[in-house]
Amino acid sequence: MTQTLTLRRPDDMHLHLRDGAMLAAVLPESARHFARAIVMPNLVPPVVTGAEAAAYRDRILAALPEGMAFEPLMTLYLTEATDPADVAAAHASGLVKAVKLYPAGATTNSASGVRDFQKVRAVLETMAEIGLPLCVHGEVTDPAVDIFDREAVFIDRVLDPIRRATPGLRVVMEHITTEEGVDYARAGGDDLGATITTHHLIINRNHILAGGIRPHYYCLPVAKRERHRLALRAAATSGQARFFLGTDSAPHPDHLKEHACGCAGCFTATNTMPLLAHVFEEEGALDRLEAFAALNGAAFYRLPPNPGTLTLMKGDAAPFPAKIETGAGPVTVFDPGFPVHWKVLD
Ligand SMILES: NC(=O)N[C@@H](CC(=O)O)C(=O)O
Ligand SMILES: [Zn+2]
Ligand SMILES: [Zn+2]
Repeated sequence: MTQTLTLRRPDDMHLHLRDGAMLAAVLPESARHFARAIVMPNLVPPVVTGAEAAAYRDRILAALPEGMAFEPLMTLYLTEATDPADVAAAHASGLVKAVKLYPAGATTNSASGVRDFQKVRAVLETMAEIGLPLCVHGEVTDPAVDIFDREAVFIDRVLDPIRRATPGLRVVMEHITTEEGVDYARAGGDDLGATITTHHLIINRNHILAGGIRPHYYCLPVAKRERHRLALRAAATSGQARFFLGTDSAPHPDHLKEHACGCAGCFTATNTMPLLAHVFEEEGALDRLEAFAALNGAAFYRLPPNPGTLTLMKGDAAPFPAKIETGAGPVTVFDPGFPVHWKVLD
């Protein structure tokens, strides 16, 4: 039996497009299904200034294949030296939609991130005044804190104090992975949003470690216990405006994932929409997929929903490529470990 589902064209509110050969290879994978994406600034070196964001945006648009439409929503990488006036100008011109906070050392390419939060107070105050959202990688970097607790501890030690000290600051808790994250987001007001990835709706920590170590399931924040995955599923499928899709699709070439010290990141741009249809169907919430993937994120960023639509069809198992080729080496596409019967119609 076939079934179809049509929704507004979705947006990916947390995406790593990288640069150069990798950008050229992964951009079409997102542009095929998504109209817009919040593009992460953790390049090497990072995208810190408005001028750097403008140049990166031009490189993205230059890499877009003929005939494809895609709008990159640019972000700035917050450093202790970020100039509030530059941030305000980049926002006023319409170029920049968010500023990204990486605690120094928390994740891939975060060495230039923030160590001393006092040093970014002036930027945060400017952002609160102008309504520019702060996207937060919410993990503490204290080596004494267990990696599975780093998100929950970050909420108590860092996020909540920042929000209390900066009334009006709009915050997106990026890629939440815990029940504590879900609860904190739910309790916040309209100034608080939270992105949820595709893979955290599908895997728990056993998928990474049971029966052999699976580097392609390793990402940050690391997947947690099953009860956390279930809390994320409940949040994503709730339809609540607070929760929206940010795939965190984060390509790394296979030789750096399958490595003695493998990189963090799951590449999900290629098959996110079929996987989400599968998950939402399992949860009896197919009618809420549009809110999660196409409406709630746009509303948080004060953007109109996309005019176009995307249609998914359920039928025979629809395989997707195991890898995509890139000029930087092959990149493995996230494997959910079950057959997927949904596909996106062209
Ligand atoms: N999520 C990841 O595991 N990796 C991201 C960085 C990030 O979003 O933390 C990357 O850039 O590779
Ligand atoms: Zn992150
Ligand atoms: Zn990310």
